[in-house]
Amino acid sequence: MSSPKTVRWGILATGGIANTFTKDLLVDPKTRGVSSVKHTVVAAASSSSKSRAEQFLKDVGAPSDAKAYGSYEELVKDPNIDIVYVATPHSHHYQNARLCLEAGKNVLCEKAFTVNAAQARKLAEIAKEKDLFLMEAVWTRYFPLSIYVREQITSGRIGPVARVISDNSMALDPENSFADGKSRMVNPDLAGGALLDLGIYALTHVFQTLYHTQDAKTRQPPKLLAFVKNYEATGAADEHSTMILNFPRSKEQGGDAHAVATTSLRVATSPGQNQDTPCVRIQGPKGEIQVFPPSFRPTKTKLILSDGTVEAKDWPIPGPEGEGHGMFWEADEAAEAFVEGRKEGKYEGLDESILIMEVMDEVRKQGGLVYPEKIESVDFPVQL
Ligand SMILES: NC(=O)C1=CN([C@@H]2O[C@H](COP(=O)(O)OP(=O)(O)OC[C@H]3O[C@@H](n4cnc5c(N)ncnc54)[C@H](OP(=O)(O)O)[C@@H]3O)[C@@H](O)[C@H]2O)C=CC1
Ligand SMILES: O=C1OC[C@@H](O)[C@H](O)[C@H]1O
Repeated sequence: MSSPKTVRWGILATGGIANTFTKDLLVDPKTRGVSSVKHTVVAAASSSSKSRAEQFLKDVGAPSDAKAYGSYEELVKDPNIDIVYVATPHSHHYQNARLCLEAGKNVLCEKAFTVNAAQARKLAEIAKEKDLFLMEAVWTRYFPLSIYVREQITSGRIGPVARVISDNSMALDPENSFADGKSRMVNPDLAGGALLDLGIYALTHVFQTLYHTQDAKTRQPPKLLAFVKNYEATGAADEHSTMILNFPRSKEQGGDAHAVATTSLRVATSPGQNQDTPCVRIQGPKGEIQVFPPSFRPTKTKLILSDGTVEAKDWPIPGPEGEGHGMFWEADEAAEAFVEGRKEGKYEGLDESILIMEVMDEVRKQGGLVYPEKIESVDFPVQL
């Protein structure tokens, strides 16, 4: 067996998820049975100050020689970085990922990939031109639980999937939690609202079951009907969005399949501590697969077949002393792709990320959700 290749990460931004992701990166891959790659953190950058980046590196337990930068521009020039993880708000993904790509860096960019499909297409175009790896960090797709769900579908366990009902909603009490309107959850300038932050997961479960599982050569984009309720306090951010999708399929594939994807930051999928209501139901003529909340970090499934079979499974997140959060699986995939010379993630390629952005563009169009023009642009000046 060959020894694991070490992949060197740079972390762009030092907020909440950058901290969680970087701690996960530093969990020994052997604890989850991965022997092909190892991760190290060689640098982090904060747009606020170098000292913030220094503190971040201390907090996450990065190697003592990891470099701290006070600007993203300095980070992307560091020759020792193999992949940059972009962890800024949605509004900034395009400009930050573009900065990395223009500087010749491979990129793993947080969800939602960009503000709109035009920006996603442009990033994919630059990555292709420069022969770089680019992947949207939809971590849930890389969970062993998600691999299992997709395998149950492709092996025909429940028959051709006829319908998927998928919700990712959290009762966040926005007027109190985000009273000043500045939080990225509700701030239009940061592309706030439920759709891009939480709705992306409702759509992830729909797409990974009804689209990704189909033959890549023949699958068709879905038709969409959507409604949006905007959050009154800040306007151009949704408090909930509801989507009905029709996935065209041939008669041999079971004919058209339907999905309902819902998201809210006002009401919860499963109120209180109750996790007994499935957040995803994948239904076929021979039975259904249920996934239990939270939709973004699920750890329980139930397969219920019409013949009375019930298979309930737990999917604990590995890692010593409960350290693991589950973000390491997407990091492993990015690192393996880098080592193998692949340019996209294997469970969600760029075409699919772009298609999901197109669906969310259409949701906003039908629902009347218009973000500020300045964050919809593809013309951000890149200064290296
Ligand atoms: N996969 C997952 O489970 C999760 C993913 N996310 C995604 O991660 C991204 C970041 O979310 P999160 O970490 O919660 O956000 P935070 O607000 O905690 O952090 C965002 C960081 O981005 C940097 N930043 C750069 N420009 C701005 C700006 N104009 N306003 C605010 N921050 C800015 C800041 O870092 P600095 O000052 O160092 O430059 C800031 O700390 C989002 O895309 C979100 O959807 C979030 C939570 C969970
Ligand atoms: O990706 C996410 O998952 C967890 C949520 O709490 C968070 O708002 C979102 O960004």
